[in-house]
Amino acid sequence: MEIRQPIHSAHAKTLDTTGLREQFLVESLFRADEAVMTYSQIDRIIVGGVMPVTKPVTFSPELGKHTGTDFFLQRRELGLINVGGPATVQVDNRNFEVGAREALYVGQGAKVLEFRSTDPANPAKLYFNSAPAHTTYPHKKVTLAEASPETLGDPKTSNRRTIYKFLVPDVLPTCQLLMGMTQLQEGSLWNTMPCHTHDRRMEVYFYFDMADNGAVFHMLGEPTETRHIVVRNEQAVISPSWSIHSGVGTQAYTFIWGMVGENQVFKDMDHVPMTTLR
Ligand SMILES: O=C(O)C(=O)C[C@H](O)C(=O)CO
Ligand SMILES: [Zn+2]
Repeated sequence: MEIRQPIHSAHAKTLDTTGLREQFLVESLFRADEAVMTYSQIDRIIVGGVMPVTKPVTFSPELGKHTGTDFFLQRRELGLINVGGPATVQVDNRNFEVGAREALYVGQGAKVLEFRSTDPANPAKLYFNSAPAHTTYPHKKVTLAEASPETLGDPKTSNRRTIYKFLVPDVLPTCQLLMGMTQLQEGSLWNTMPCHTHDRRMEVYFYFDMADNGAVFHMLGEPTETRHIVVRNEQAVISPSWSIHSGVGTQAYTFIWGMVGENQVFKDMDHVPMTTLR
């Protein structure tokens, strides 16, 4: 498991391209038959991907050495969204069928976690976020139809997009984790512009649905000290609470956002006036 330390905004603004990428970009999330994880000490979120191809992938009890617990989810909750082919996810003695663009919430305390692809030729890609948890809420699959959708933006400003809120209080209870997926309409390129920060929550963006030669220029930094990172298909960016998180692509794309921190109020954002940005 790769560890990322927290970062102060004053340090971040001194970084060059390599430094920004080392601090904020998660370059690789899917490797065949493996669980790949990055542990950010910002609110202790774990960002990962599981891609079972030739055999099931299991979260072994040894993962607990990274969290100082007997097993991985002893004091954590986990949410995943499938961006690949259909999967079966075993959680203790239950099996959940998780299709493309469906989510699964796994509550604190689940000991057995095993992931299988239905078709090795079309493997599942299970992108997940996990956060410290204080109590157990029921495991639950959430379909796209159950996610609470909101369409925002305008083709005139190239930011028409639909936000599917999978793991939010209107859909199910979680301790702190919020997750959803934002899909840009064809011809729209901008996400989250006008932009915002939320000092009370950190966020992770995972970009996908992109051509191999496509790119998203992800904007980060304090509103008056913006920087960018060039993000490729199926890469993620860690966004500290003090940072904006916005992007513009070379074509339409989709991204998954996950948030943890002080509250679960999606609209709790500090909106940044366009004229403030530097
Ligand atoms: O398209 C958007 O706007 C978003 O998806 C915004 C994110 O969900 C977000 O930043 C929530 O705080
Ligand atoms: Zn945000």
